[in-house]
Amino acid sequence: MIEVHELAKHFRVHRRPPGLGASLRALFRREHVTVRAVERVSFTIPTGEVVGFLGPNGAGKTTTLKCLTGLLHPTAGTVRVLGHTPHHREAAFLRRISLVMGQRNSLFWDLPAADAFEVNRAIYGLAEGPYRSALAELATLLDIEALLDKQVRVLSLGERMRCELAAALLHRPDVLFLDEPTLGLDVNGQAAVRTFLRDYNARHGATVLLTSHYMGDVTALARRVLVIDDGALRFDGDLAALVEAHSPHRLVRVTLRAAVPAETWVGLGELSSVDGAVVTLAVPRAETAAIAARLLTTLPVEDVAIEDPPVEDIIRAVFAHA
Ligand SMILES: Nc1ncnc2c1ncn2[C@@H]1O[C@H](COP(=O)(O)OP(=O)(O)OP(=O)(O)O)[C@@H](O)[C@H]1O
Repeated sequence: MIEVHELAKHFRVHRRPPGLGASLRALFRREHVTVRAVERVSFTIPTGEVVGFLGPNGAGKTTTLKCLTGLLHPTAGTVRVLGHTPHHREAAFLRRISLVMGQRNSLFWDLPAADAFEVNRAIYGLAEGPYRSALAELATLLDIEALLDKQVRVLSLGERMRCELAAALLHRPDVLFLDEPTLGLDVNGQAAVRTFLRDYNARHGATVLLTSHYMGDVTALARRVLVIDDGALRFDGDLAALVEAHSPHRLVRVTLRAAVPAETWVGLGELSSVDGAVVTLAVPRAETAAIAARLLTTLPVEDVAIEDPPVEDIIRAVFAHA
């Protein structure tokens, strides 16, 4: 159970004016500004629910996750996770949560993954039996058996991310915070992480709060989303309702084998981008299949992919309508 009430986090930062003279003067008279990263955010997540946490860059997602895991002390408001106050950082709390940040590396680079896991085992004081069974389960689910003896630094990004997830879950946390867990992964890597997270949630009933820029992650895993912008919570509810209401289009990305005249695209949707042989059309949601079929039968098409617009675009549409 996660309970957040009127959470605020402000940062006081030193303002550096442009120009050498102004910078020198600022050495003696420091000016500060307050960054309101999170402002009066409230929500509750019941045990076992998977919730997507969306918002544009700088919206306050990571700051919120840091407050929920106790890495930051809230400026105001209250946060309770599993009945604990996160910033007290009690051992009993830390043993039951995990924070995975896609852009951070928590494993020791020079160690083989198996040894890096042993470090986590020591940190969490896991007994041999539960550790072995958690490792065996995670190694199978994440398909990392063959990687365990390899040095972390030689792993590919996707392989390393799967090892990071294993390391973060060896102590079987009840609450999992994921900040961009599929960042930079290719399509297969993203799919592997999503499938794993879904299985893990189904097996252990873990509560999951997940941020991602890939709409696919969020649609695959979460029914409910929280949308934050400029530090404030703008939406808390059903993802499908949010997408339907604010993203009437899907993107059809066509890779051509040969050039086609520009007028080909007239009536097929809105031309969103042309990058060499790759053309992206924004088409009405309900007509996606029909238009993709028409493209395949009438044009020299090598490949067609259908996607939802990036989360950022949907979020922007949400705020354009607000
Ligand atoms: N330690 C800090 N000191 C000063 N300002 C900070 C600090 N951490 C975050 N901020 C500011 O707070 C705001 C929210 O940042 P945060 O990292 O939470 O956003 P985010 O939603 O996670 O963005 P992104 O999707 O780009 O990771 C930003 O304006 C950021 O510059």
